[in-house]
Amino acid sequence: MAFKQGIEGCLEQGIGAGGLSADVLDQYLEKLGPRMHSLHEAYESGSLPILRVAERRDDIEPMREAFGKLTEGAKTIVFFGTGGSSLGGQTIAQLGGWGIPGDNGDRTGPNPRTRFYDNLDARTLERALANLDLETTRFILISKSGGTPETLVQSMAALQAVRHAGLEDKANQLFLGLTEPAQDGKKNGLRDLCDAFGIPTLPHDTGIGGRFSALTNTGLLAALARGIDPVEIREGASQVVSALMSDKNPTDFAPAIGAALQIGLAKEKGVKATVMLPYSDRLGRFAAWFVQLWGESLGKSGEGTTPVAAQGPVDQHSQLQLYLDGAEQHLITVLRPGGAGTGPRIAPDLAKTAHADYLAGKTAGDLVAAQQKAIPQALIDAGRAVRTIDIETLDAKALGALLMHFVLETILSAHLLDVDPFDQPAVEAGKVLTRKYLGA
Ligand SMILES: O=P(O)(O)OC[C@H]1O[C@H](O)[C@H](O)[C@@H](O)[C@@H]1O
Repeated sequence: MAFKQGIEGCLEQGIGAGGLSADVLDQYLEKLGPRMHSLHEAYESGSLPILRVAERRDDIEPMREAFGKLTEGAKTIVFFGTGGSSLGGQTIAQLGGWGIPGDNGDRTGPNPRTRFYDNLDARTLERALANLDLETTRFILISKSGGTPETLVQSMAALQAVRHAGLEDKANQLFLGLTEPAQDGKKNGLRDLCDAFGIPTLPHDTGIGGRFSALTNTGLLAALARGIDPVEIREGASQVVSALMSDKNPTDFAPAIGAALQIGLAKEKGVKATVMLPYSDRLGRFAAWFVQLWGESLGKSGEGTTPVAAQGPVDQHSQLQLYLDGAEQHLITVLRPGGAGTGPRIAPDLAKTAHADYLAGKTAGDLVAAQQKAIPQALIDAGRAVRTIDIETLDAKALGALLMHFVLETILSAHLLDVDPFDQPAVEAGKVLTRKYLGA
């Protein structure tokens, strides 16, 4: 496995009264037995496509082909889409340096820029469309339902901009859509829009909801945009599915242990928030992706815990005080990619001048690696719940495995809360009112 989960800091023996006793943890794990069994069955029968997505290869070539064609001569690739139609892509793109100032990933030579506009802001959209060179910009429009108004507004505004630039005839070369295939009796605005302009579309898997779709073409197009091999991401995810299928007991399966800890701590110890704290710029959006996955999948029927996206070490300087000394209601998951010995090495004379002798001859990675050890230990010393995930090498495989781990941890947690992880019924209320206020 690409990483190792450490749970000492969640147990009574590690942190005292704030942790779960071994017996209580076992009780929660036992409750997961039937769900593990049903997941095995769902894998065998193919009834839960998310369990089979990692081994799919048939969709890679069509995706590569559509992407290759789209991006010929492109200088900028714009992704429109929101929630699950963006966060998985952002997470994968960030592994390839997107969203990190000065990092172009491992790609060489001139590559198109990548931009994700997942938040609709009138001013941003107006300025972006005014400033983009529309001849060398390509737009990827992603919406599973094809009816999300933010994405429709972005898509229509971009089409209008292209029209005003006299490029309407080329719309089928400048745009690519990704949405559900046409289904009888189901309206899909994005699909109809694409069809009207002859814009090619890739199919969104109908059996995989947006927040679970990072490992489908929805997320993997972003891998192509950043020169990351989508197959490697899936290979990493496959390792977790293989573990699910070979581990008969929840006690041996890391996502089951994670779910038992999360929900056990919530129910028994009042842990109301779960904080994702990766020590890497390349995992910043992973934490944001996790927030949607956890929040929308579990926050229903009065259940769920609040997901928080954090990042190390920067948030040691903003959030850590709360976690170490505030209300005892957080579980901190520290993602540790290591990094000792990497990055700039500090000359001893400068360290001396800066009154930081302890940094003399050390690298930037040495400092961050020491922090990755120190903060979990400080949390343990304070009796606060902390889990560590040690990542051997932060690469496409490891990211694929992390994505699948947390998908399964979430699905298993839903079982412990007795909620359906795959719907988000409450979100509808806001959409209905929005339409009403627009006079619909
Ligand atoms: O992919 P789409 O259909 O455009 O949906 C995008 C997002 O919007 C919705 O409001 C849901 O709450 C999210 O779960 C979903 O990921």
